[in-house]
Amino acid sequence: MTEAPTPYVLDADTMTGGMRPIRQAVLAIGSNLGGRLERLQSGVSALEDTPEVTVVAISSVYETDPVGAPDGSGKFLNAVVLIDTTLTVHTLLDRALAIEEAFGRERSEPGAPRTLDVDLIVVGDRVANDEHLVLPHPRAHERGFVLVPWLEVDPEGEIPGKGFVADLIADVDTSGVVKREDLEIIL
Ligand SMILES: Nc1ncnc2c1ncn2[C@@H]1O[C@H](COP(=O)(O)OP(=O)(O)OP(=O)(O)O)[C@@H](O)[C@H]1O
Ligand SMILES: Nc1nc2c(c(=O)[nH]1)N=C(CO)CN2
Repeated sequence: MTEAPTPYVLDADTMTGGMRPIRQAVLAIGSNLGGRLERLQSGVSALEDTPEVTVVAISSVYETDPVGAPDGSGKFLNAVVLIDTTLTVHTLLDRALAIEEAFGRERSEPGAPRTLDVDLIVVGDRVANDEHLVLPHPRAHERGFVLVPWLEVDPEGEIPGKGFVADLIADVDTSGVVKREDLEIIL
């Protein structure tokens, strides 16, 4: 008896000859606890140390009023990082969460202070909507602490379905987003 042939399923990687396509992703990082700049620096260094990730640009560091955080939360330091990556979106999320963990995230309730937060804002033109990942990030378009640093490093940035960063920013209160000229994240 002849055996049935093994099904051969074409997936995205097979169709690209086994090479995963490079995607450009926009990541937002923030910290409002402890050595805030050191946390952001450690996060970016850990991203760059990821073999499938190349850091393309890092924004200035912005000090920002907490948005939607409990009363008494301290100001955040925020920045946006542009990367090229061959990771799938869920693997990139896993990497972001692992970096948060590595730098000792201490969270008691949603919005509570955290040592390092790494959010995926957009990843190429990928759309996701499952229990682990929503892409584009569903609140990015209304957050000055994301849009201001993003515009700085990517003047043509766009949130698919929402619009260009340069246009979205006009409808957002950016008064609590202040560039810290004295601080810098380096590669
Ligand atoms: N685009 C995304 N980027 C990062 N995490 C996401 C994204 N979409 C969904 N998540 C999920 O959100 C979880 C983190 O939730 P958390 O309560 O820390 O949100 P937050 O960072 O405090 O708030 P916000 O989502 O408003 O930025 C992660 O475990 C992850 O599974
Ligand atoms: N200013 C500021 N506010 C926030 C931030 C943040 O990074 N910066 N992150 C939040 C949850 O991800 C909630 N609120």
